[in-house]
Amino acid sequence: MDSSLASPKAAVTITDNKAHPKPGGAEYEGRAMLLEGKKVLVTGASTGIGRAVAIGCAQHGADVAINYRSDDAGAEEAIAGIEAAGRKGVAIKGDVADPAAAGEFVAKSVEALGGVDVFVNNAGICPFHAFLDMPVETVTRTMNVNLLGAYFMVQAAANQMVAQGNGGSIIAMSSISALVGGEFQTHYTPTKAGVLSLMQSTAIALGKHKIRCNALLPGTILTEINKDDLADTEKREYMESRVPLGRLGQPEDMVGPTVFLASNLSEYVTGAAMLVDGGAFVNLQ
Ligand SMILES: NC(=O)C1=CN([C@@H]2O[C@H](COP(=O)(O)OP(=O)(O)OC[C@H]3O[C@@H](n4cnc5c(N)ncnc54)[C@H](OP(=O)(O)O)[C@@H]3O)[C@@H](O)[C@H]2O)C=CC1
Ligand SMILES: C[C@H](O)[C@@H]1OC(=O)[C@H](O)[C@@H]1O
Repeated sequence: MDSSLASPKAAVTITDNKAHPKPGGAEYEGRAMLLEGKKVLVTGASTGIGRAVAIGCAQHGADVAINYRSDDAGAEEAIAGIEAAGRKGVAIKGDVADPAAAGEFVAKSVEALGGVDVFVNNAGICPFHAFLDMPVETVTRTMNVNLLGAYFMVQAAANQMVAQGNGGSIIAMSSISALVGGEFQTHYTPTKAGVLSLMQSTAIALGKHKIRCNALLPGTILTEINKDDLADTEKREYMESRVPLGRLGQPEDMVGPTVFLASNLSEYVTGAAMLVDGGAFVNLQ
């Protein structure tokens, strides 16, 4: 395959993660503003995929509210990125595992931005651990953050969209791990399958309100969540070798697929699942 097809900048090789262009660079100038005037909410956006998506949506014309749990400095950087794109940004701190945080995030976002058009459920954790001696607290925390947190956040956002009466787009960050297992992720992969299933059922429940619900299934994206796991060079090289496009993902790789599902370009897409994994899932032999 011609490596230039993998990125908006022809000179960038697909094997060089550092050289992968970020939204906002010169190579993005002149593109259509697909989210002009939209109000986007993103959970777990103080770093990683959430932060890249929040800034990327702003660069496509959206005002953005972010949720995060603890990283104040990271949240500030996210807001700075949103504002650098000339859009309004607001950060609202809260633990998605607390069902009360959902209503609070949506209400404060509406207060700041004036409504919700797009909701990205992204917050998640993956504390790697072996199965046989998995601590109960690790299982319950992972389920509470990744799955129940998603449930109540999506419900709160959907109620706001229904009240507004203009439809909307809900996007959940599921994972390739919704489809395949992981030895040290027995508590995590069921949550990602659950989030995918949640989007399928909410697509049905909310279709009558013109609210679309879709799942993104990232492969391995280099973030804090897997920094320690991939510090093992042998494992990292093995994971890279599984990817037909020749590299692991960067958080910015999730921006285009998110913007597409958030925008009117995907107005007849609901209940769908999109792998964003460089081809890793289909790479059997
Ligand atoms: N990276 C990858 O390879 C893949 C990631 N995913 C999914 O993408 C999503 C984002 O992952 P990624 O960017 O890698 O992770 P990071 O660890 O880089 O970032 C996680 C974000 O979620 C926030 N967060 C964590 N727990 C909570 C909580 N209880 N309440 C509110 N916010 C919280 C963190 O905020 P703070 O730091 O402020 O606490 C942080 O902003 C997750 O759902 C993950 O499962 C899916 C497939 C692959
Ligand atoms: C945290 C992992 O590296 C990451 O999370 C996922 O959902 C992917 O499948 C990767 O395993």
